[in-house]
Order: sequence, then structure tokens, then C-alpha cells
Amino acid sequence: MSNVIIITGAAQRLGLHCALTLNQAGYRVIATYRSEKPGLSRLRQAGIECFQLDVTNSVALADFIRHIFTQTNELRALIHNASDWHADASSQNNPDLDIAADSAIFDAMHAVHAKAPYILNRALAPLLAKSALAGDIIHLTDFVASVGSAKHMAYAASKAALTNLTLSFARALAPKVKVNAIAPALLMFNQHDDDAYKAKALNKSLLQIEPGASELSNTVLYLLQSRYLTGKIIELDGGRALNLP
Ligand SMILES: NC(=O)C1=CN([C@@H]2O[C@H](COP(=O)(O)OP(=O)(O)OC[C@H]3O[C@@H](n4cnc5c(N)ncnc54)[C@H](OP(=O)(O)O)[C@@H]3O)[C@@H](O)[C@H]2O)C=CC1
Ligand SMILES: Nc1nc2c(c(=O)[nH]1)N=C([C@H](O)[C@@H](O)CO)CN2
Repeated sequence: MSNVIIITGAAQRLGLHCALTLNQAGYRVIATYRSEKPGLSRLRQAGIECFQLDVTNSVALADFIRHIFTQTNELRALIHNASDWHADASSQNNPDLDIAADSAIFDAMHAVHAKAPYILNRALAPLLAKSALAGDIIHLTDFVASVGSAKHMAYAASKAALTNLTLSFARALAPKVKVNAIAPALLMFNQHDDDAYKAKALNKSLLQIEPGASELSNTVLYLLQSRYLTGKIIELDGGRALNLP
């Protein structure tokens, strides 16, 4: 039975915690990372294979796919965590609209959040289908995929694309592969977030907490043990959608 799980963007924060949690749960984790980060030493100390990969580089992606086929003939799960959280360019409402900047951000957001999962899912689906238990694909989307974002339009649109890919791949790969998305709102602040930002962000949800990385890792473990969830968007948002005026 396969216990190999791939997680992308696992050098820090939520992905790092999830990779370590899966390793401790007995899975053989293959963690991809874009740039060298302090967290990688923790992964390596745990015996986790760390593979340098910019998922927006098609040549590197093809090399990674070939590498996976040499490492295993089955996959238990593929977790698309890699992400860049770019705000839109400041050129909006500006007569000198910087189309180049808008184009670059739009392309970058869709490359990492939609194109890479599309390519990896299609290439690795045969290995996921061989898993004795149903294989799992998990997409990390975002609450804003369902409501939009005034300042992160390209980011939100790309996460909405990933949300829709969840539905398509669930239909295409059933019954041997389950495909679900986890749509967090605030799980973990960034180091640069100041107190005013944190207070405003906490206020957006009903539960008004920053739950931390374990909230995601526990949800991943739940999806892996489920036998009857596919095509679902698990909203980890503290009731934010109900926090209405
Ligand atoms: N933190 C939160 O509260 C929330 C998180 N999410 C989602 O959860 C997931 C994890 O969030 P979080 O841990 O905060 O994310 P981070 O932004 O802290 O980390 C994302 C990781 O993805 C990597 N990455 C970015 N672009 C690429 C690429 N082109 N190829 C390979 N790797 C790449 C980054 O590498 P590098 O270090 O080189 O930049 C980084 O290590 C993301 O998908 C995010 O959108 C959604 C809502 C809320
Ligand atoms: N790749 C990332 N995506 C997101 C992040 C992040 O740090 N990296 N953070 C958020 C925020 O938590 C936001 O939801 C509220 O501050 C969203 N996406």
C-alpha cells in the first residue's frame, strides 16, 4: 500500500507544519520548496525528501514528474500548498495604467495556483489511482475565492480557478481518487503584520482567533482518513462568511 505524499511549497509555515505532521503520522513525505529556508533543516532532520522546485517552471515541473515516477509506482496523496500572496499592482485608477505589471501579477498568480496543480494532477493521477486506499488530491484555496478581494484580485481569481479545478478533477478521477479543497481564511499571520492589521483581521470572523498551522494539518489528516468526501471545499474560516453587519 502506498504511503507516499507530495506537498508543494513546504519550506515554511503551513506547508512545513503539514509535512512534519504527515511524517510523524508515518507517511513518506516528498516536500517541494522554491527557495532555501530555515525550515528545510527540520524537514531534512526528520528524513523528509526535499526537492527544489519552482512549480511555475514547466521544464522543472517535467523533471519533477519524471523523478516521482522513478521513486514510486503509487502515490497516496498530492497536496498543492505552494502559493504567492501578491497584491494587485498599484496602477489601478491610474491613467498610466501599468499593463505590464498587471499582466505579470495575473500570470504569476495563475501559474502557481492553477496551472501547476492542473499539470501535476493530470501527470500524477495514474500513480494516485493505484493507491490501495483511494488516492487524495488536496488543493489549498482561500476564502476570498468565494467573495473576491478588492486588493488581491488576481490572487483571488487564481484561487477561484483552483476551486473549480477541484470540481473537475473530482468528477474526472472518481472513484479511485478523491479531490477536495481546503479554503482557509486567516490561519496564520505573517511576521510583518502589525497590531492594527491583526485586530482588523481577527474581527472579520465570528470566532476571532488565529488558529495556527495545526488547523490545516488536522484537516488534511481528516481528509486522508475520509472514505466519502470528494469535490468538497472545506472552509476553515472561523465563521467569517456569517459575520454579517
Ligand atoms: N496563512 C494563512 O492564513 C492563509 C493561507 N492560505 C493558503 O494556505 C497555503 C499556505 O499558506 P502559508 O503557509 O501562509 O503560505 P506562505 O506564503 O507562507 O508559503 C507559501 C510557500 O509556497 C512557496 N511558493 C511560492 N511560489 C512558489 C512557486 N512558484 N513554486 C514553488 N513554491 C512556491 C513559497 O516559497 P518561497 O519561500 O520561495 O517564497 C512558500 O514557501 C497557501 O496556499 C495560502 O494561499 C489561504 C488563506 C489564509
Ligand atoms: N501564500 C499565502 N497566501 C495567503 C497568506 C499568506 O501568508 N501566504 N495569508 C493570507 C492571510 O491570512 C489573509 O487570509 C488574512 O490576513 C491569505 N493568503
